[in-house]
Amino acid sequence: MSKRKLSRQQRWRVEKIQAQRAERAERRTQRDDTALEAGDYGPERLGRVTAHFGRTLEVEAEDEHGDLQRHRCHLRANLEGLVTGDDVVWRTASDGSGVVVARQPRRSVLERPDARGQLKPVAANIAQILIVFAVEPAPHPNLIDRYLVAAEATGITPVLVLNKTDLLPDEGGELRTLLARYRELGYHVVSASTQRENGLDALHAGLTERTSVFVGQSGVGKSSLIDRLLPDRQLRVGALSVDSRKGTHTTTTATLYHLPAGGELIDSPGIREFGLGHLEEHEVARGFIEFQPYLGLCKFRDCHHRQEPGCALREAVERGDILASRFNSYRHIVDSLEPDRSP
Ligand SMILES: Nc1nc2c(ncn2[C@@H]2O[C@H](COP(=O)(O)OP(=O)(O)OP(=O)(O)O)[C@@H](O)[C@H]2O)c(=O)[nH]1
Ligand SMILES: [Zn+2]
Repeated sequence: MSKRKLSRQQRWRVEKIQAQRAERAERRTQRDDTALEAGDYGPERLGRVTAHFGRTLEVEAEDEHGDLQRHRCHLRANLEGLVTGDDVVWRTASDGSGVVVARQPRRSVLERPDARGQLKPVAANIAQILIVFAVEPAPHPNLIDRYLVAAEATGITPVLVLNKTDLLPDEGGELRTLLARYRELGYHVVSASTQRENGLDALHAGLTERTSVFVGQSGVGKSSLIDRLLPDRQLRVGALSVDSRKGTHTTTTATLYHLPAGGELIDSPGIREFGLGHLEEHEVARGFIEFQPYLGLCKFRDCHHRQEPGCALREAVERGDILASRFNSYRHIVDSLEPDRSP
């Protein structure tokens, strides 16, 4: 069935509501700016964005006792594009609310294409991307490489997490060989099981003192891992899903959580799907880290590493310096790229 057209009356009401909303936001901003100029706000403080709802942010900062408190904050008119994880400068009003006045430089940013294909930041200041895969559903080697390429393109350190090791046959088989290969390339590989008593110890140890995100294919156990790592989160998830029924988009925005043993986790459905978006051909080659020393050494500057004579990459494969399986995986990913549609 085609989408029902709004009557003129309904359209007028929608426009009126939108106009009123914009006006309220504008008035709020003006009030904030006037108050700032009049000095009605407290001194500048440092904080970190822990959640984001439209033009309202949740900002976390230490109080005078060194305890972390979260504050609802508005944005100054000239500040756009703040995301969860951003370090900000903000000021409090006497009612405990606040206004964010500046953003600190970012150490890293995770971006995703929006509906129109424009890259938009979704989270900032992340130290590591945990790529989760599992004994079941078994990972396709190309899939792990694809995630690694996407992670390398962000400059954020990827870590491979093999979950459901309780299902691993004693000898380990192909999966152990696969993991050994990634370790040799220099990647950090951690095993986990949400079904075992001490199944998350190694993972826990790698999460303290930094901010992480979990990504990975459906069914590998990301929710189960996060639920085990954050026992208190269940309540929050319930609260958020009530909001989502009312039509707000709270569940899709990234939220920052503190892990009981230290370290932070930023999570949202959008972040979990990271790595499955668009990649550029040059990003793919750079994302295979062992290829990097050879890039730029091919006879032809625009070498696509296919049939060209004097291809440094293919020569490295022939010498055995690059694994044929990784080179084939690279080929496979490049061949699957969407053609560039830009004019
Ligand atoms: N045997 C075993 N099963 C697990 C483990 N962790 C999770 N599972 C099971 O795997 C299934 C999928 O787990 P989820 O946590 O929903 O996976 P997910 O990655 O969040 O999946 P999406 O929400 O679809 O992205 C569930 O039936 C879990 O009970 C594990 O360590 N061992
Ligand atoms: Zn080449």
